[in-house]
Amino acid sequence: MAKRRDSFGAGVSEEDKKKVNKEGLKNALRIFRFVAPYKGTFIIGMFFLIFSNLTTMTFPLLIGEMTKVIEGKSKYQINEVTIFFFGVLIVQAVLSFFRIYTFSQVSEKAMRDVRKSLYSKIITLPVFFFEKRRVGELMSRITSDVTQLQDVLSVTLAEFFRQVFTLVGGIAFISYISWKLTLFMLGTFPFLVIAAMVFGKFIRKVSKKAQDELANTNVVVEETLQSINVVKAFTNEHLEINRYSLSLQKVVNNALKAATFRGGFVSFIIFALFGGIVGVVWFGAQLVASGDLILAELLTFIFYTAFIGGSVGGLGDIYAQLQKTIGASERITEILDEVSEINPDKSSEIFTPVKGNIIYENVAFTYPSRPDMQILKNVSLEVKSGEKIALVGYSGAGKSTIVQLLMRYYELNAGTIKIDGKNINAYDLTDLRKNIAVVPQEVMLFGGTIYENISYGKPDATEAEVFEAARKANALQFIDSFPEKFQTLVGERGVKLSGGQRQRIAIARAILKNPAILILDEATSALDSESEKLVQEALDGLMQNRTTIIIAHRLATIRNVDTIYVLRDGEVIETGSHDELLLLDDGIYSNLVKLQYETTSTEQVSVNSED
Ligand SMILES: Nc1ncnc2c1ncn2[C@@H]1O[C@H](COP(=O)(O)OP(=O)(O)OP(=O)(O)O)[C@@H](O)[C@H]1O
Repeated sequence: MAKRRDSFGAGVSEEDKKKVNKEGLKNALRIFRFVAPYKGTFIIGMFFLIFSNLTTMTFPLLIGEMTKVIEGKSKYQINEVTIFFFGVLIVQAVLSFFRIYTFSQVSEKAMRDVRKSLYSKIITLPVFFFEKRRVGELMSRITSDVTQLQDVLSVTLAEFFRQVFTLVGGIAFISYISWKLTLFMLGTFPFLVIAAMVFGKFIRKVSKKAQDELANTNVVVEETLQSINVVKAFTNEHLEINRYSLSLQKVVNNALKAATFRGGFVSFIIFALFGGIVGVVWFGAQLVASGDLILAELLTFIFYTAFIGGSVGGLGDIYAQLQKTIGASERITEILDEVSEINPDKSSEIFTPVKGNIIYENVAFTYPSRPDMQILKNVSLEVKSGEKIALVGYSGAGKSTIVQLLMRYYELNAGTIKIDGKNINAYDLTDLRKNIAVVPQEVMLFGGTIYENISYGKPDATEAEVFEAARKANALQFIDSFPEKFQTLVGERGVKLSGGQRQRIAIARAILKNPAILILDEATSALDSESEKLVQEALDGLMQNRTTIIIAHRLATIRNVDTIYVLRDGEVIETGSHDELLLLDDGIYSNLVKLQYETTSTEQVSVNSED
């Protein structure tokens, strides 16, 4: 797995190629199971393909027949042959149309299924998977890798059969016309094939490098566009333009190098191919002179030879396509083989609400991506149903990790977490997560309307429920101030909401979800006091009668919680209510409180800034 990630964007290593050869075909064939439901259409397409190839193969024969007519050696009239020729053309045109249409039907539908399976798989994989992969990489699996497969189904496969058909059929025909000339013609072949293979391999290597360079330029664009505000704040536009130009220049250099070889190769092939044909004509002319062959046969022979030459060239391309396809299908099946944390095909409708008694017993945890660093050590804590606790501590102490474990984003190394006395691992994962709502630090809004964003908390909510949730979250006021109200578009292409407004949307989502357990990750950045008041009021409403875990950054907001757990380096070092903890001499909590109030008496400062 890690190996694949290392090789991403860094070109196909020799080791990868070996793998492609050994298991690749098997993998590529596995992808064909997506074609299985459409095999009827596929077989019909194959018929169209075979018959349209057959009609193409008659062209040289018909040209030969026309020449015979001209030479006076045919039993047909020129008009008869011409009409027949047109007939064949019409049949060919109709067959080609249906071939393309049926193959497209199969490939479009099969690729829709591949994409759907991939997306369903990706979205149901555990959080850990996403730490190993970059979003861009997953995007390219679902877009370009699938497109590569689609090309194979819609074009390459048809081409492959056409070329093989032309090659085999063509050689059979010309051997029938004149075996002597055929042997002469085939004599030039090995030379051409070896040259094409050697050149081809080299060209692929150089082109691959050009492609990798292009991928690097995309990284520059992606990075700068994502952090456009930083670029502008540092007025580094010119620096970035230069960086991009440099990167582009490398692409050009590599592409031109590849083009030199490609150009050389094409000139060589043209020379060799036409040289071969001239040779065939020369030898054929002697056969005609000696009476072994008639002119019409020579013409047919030459046409077939050109067909055969074209198909040999085409097969080289197809081989390169096949290699790419094997790579793409390997990367796709690799993801499809991962184990989902929930069944993507089953949307669980059964929901068992919990009461919300939470107990952590001696929990120890290390992130799988950083096995050498223990994040939580022996953490024990308890929240009774309906109670509120706060986790306090410097940045990096492990507060967020504690709640992520409750959601079962990761497996514990030791200890247990129980809800209502039952180990969280014993719950159905969907059921467990349905019982928990999170109001995150940074609220992420999806592109869409405010209404859609709120109803994300309960997709089947009625309009009245959504409005009521917005009202309880103190969000109605600002929503009503927009001309389009609930239908206002937000997210990347819509209205940009302020931090406080986004938080209220998140609160409304949680209100709609209405779970027994609430996780509140306080925003680190302080809101203005008006916004703060509205958000706090909404939160107070939301917290009522729910087991709440607050990841606290501003201590003023947690005075009234039942228990405060102070964490340092993944350990709970102080436990108690606000008043109890203040009494501790030289306690961390009391120091933090002092620090916050010393820093400013009016402003609230994030604990996190004190790392
Ligand atoms: N996905 C992850 N993979 C590896 N290490 C992680 C991951 N998430 C967090 N960590 C590390 O775990 C430690 C605890 O992080 P955590 O986010 O739980 O701290 P926190 O107390 O919530 O901090 P903050 O208040 O800044 O959010 C940190 O050292 C952090 O670097």
